[in-house]
This record gives sequence, structure tokens and C-alpha cells, in this order.
Amino acid sequence: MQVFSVAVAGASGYAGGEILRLLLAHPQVRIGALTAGSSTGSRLGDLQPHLAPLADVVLQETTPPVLAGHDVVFLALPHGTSAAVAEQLPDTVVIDAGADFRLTDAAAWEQFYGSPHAGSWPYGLPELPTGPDTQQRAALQGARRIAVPGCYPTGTSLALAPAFAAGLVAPRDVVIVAASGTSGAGKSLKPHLLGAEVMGSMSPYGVGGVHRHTPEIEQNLSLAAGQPVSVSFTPTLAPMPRGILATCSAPLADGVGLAQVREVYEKAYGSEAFVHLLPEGQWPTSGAVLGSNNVQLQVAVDDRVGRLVVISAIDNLTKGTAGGAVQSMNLALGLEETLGLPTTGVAP
Ligand SMILES: NC(=O)C1=CN([C@@H]2O[C@H](COP(=O)(O)OP(=O)(O)OC[C@H]3O[C@@H](n4cnc5c(N)ncnc54)[C@H](OP(=O)(O)O)[C@@H]3O)[C@@H](O)[C@H]2O)C=CC1
Ligand SMILES: CC(=O)N[C@@H](CCC(=O)OP(=O)(O)O)C(=O)O
Repeated sequence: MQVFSVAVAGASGYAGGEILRLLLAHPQVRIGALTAGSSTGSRLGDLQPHLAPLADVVLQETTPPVLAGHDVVFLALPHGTSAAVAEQLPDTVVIDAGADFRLTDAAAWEQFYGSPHAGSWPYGLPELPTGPDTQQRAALQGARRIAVPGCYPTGTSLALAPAFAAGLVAPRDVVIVAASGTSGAGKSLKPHLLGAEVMGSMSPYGVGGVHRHTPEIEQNLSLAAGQPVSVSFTPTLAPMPRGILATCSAPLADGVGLAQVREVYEKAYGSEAFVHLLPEGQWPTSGAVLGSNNVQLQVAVDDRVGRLVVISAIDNLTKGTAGGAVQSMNLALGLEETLGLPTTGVAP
């Protein structure tokens, strides 16, 4: 059995920590260099105490020479730092959890990120419908560079893309409101995310079409629809460490009913290991996917206003980041796509 050496840059952060949790359970991975920024020189066990088998590994500086010589490098670094590292790793599969290479439209990148566009890499969401009978998976098989999706775009794009690909909904008046756990904001200190501010309170942010995941969601849904789709996206913060629950809705085409919608979603995801359309009457919850790579979906038709409503639940750190990254690595390396990825959650 072939074993691949894997390095993780940003191992002290939330995304890097979750990538390591999954890699520790992967049968064909040997964990190599672990790197960080300000915590270079620290023991991993002092920063990620849940990763017991790696407790005594000392974090190294994030430089191309430290990361070179591995089969795969995961980058879990702040935006804007990946390009310089990746270009010095020509012989390595590079999987970037950051946003730098997700958008194909340079103008959209510059508008939402305020910096020059680095380019675009194959987008790491295998199950995404990219047309009536196609999926993103094909672009990831054997890829040498992969851009892991943002957490909100993962749950919301999977929720609506089948309806767009099948022409069930119109490409306008699409409304998405999603609640995320606070780990989505990363580990660095943010005054509005202190315990006292977050506990027992929900709050909106990035309101009015300004959140940087808006163009990423539009890119995914436009690809599925084969025409431009515009989206009103509002994120909210929920008093929980991890998880995203998204409510996504769009105007239904004339005459489309629930049976047809369910048939389309069953066809899109019926053979997927991680994306599950729940039985009628059962609703996704963020708690039910905690720690797993699963996506729970439920569809409803609101006949009063003629809209499709799709609810999705993911764990932002698992399917929304690290699970998507490891799933993409499996495809890039020609391994079984599900290797090392949990389909069982943690409850309560
Ligand atoms: N959290 C989430 O749900 C998701 C995150 N992502 C993406 O993953 C990436 C990491 O996010 P997250 O883990 O949440 O963030 P964290 O703030 O938790 O971690 C950031 C990591 O990057 C390291 N780092 C910071 N600055 C530098 C630098 N200049 N050079 C080298 N290393 C540096 C930090 O090291 P140190 O602490 O030692 O400074 C730490 O290991 C981001 O691009 C984020 O957008 C993607 C999808 C979802
Ligand atoms: C709760 C929270 O703050 N979430 C983050 C998104 C996390 C994510 O997916 O990050 P990247 O696109 O940066 O990789 C946010 O809204 O900025």
C-alpha cells in the first residue's frame, strides 16, 4: 500500500488542526513537517491538545524549503500568503484551504478582497453539479493544485446547485441566510468574538451583499445554471463553536412541485457518500453533522410564494474546510475518495 508524506502549514490554527485530526485517521498518509507563524518553535500539544499523537512535534517556520520534499502540502494560512509558497513547490500537490485561488473572475476577487488576483485552481467541491449531468469531481482527479471552498459556499452551493442545474428555479431573487459557529472566524483574537459577546446571542455581519463568499456562491450557482445567478447572502454568528445551518431559497419555475424537486436531488446526490437528502419531515441540524464530513439537506416547496426552500447543515471545519480538503487530496492522488473521512458525527 502506497503511503504519501504530507505537510501542513498553519498547523496551529483551527483549519490546520482539523486537517491533522483527519490525517491521523488516514491509512495512506504519513504526517511530515508542521509549520506555523507566530507559534513557530512551540510544541503542537501546547496549542492543539486534542491531537495527542502529535503532541511532541515542534512547529517549524512556514518556508518552502521546510514544506518541499513532501507528496502533498496543505496550506491553512491567512488569505494572500498561499501563492508565494505554492510557486516554490512545483513538484508537490498543493491544497489551499484559503481563498486565494477560488474565484475565476479577477474583478470579483479585487472587489471583495481588495488585492490583486492570484489566479484560479480546480475548486475542491467534488459533488457540486456543474450542469445537468456533470459534477466538479472530474476536475479534481489527478489535480496538482486545489482551492478548497469557503465554508458558507460549501453548504449553500450544494443546497441550491441541483435545482439550478435542472432548471427548477430562476436565476434571480435568490436569498441565503446562514448561521455559523465562531470557529469560522479563525483562532486569532477578535474583540467581538470574546465569550461574553458570543454566548447567548446571535448577530448578523457582512450584511448587504458585502461578504466575500457572495461571489464564490454566485460562481458555483452560475456554473450549475449555465447562466449568471445573483444572490443575496447574509451570514450570522451563532453561539456555538462549529457548524453551519443555511436557509437557501429561490423562485420556482412554473409547475414545479415537491415530488419533482425530490427526484432531482435524489438523482444529484443519491450515490454520494457524504451528501444526504433527508427523508420527508426530517430537518438538518448542525449538531447532527458535528465532526463528520456529512452534508444534510432538506427541500420544501412554499406554494404560497412559489419558492423552493433548501436547508443545509455542515460542520464548517470538517466538510466546510478540512474534510473537503482531504476528500480533494484523495481524488488528486487517485485514492478512494472517502478514505480517512468520518461519516459518523459526535452527539450530543
Ligand atoms: N475556520 C474555517 O471555518 C475556515 C477557514 N478557512 C481558511 O483556512 C485558513 C486558515 O484559517 P483558520 O485556521 O480558521 O485561521 P487561524 O487563525 O485559526 O489559523 C491561522 C494559521 O496560519 C498561521 N499564520 C498566520 N500568519 C502566518 C504567517 N504570516 N506565516 C505563516 N503562518 C501564519 C497561524 O500560525 P500562528 O498561530 O503560529 O501565527 C495559524 O497556524 C484561512 O485562509 C481561512 O480562510 C477555510 C474555510 C473555513
Ligand atoms: C463565522 C465566520 O467568521 N466565518 C468566516 C468564514 C470562514 C471561511 O470559510 O473562511 P474563508 O473563506 O476565509 O476561507 C467569515 O465569515 O469570514
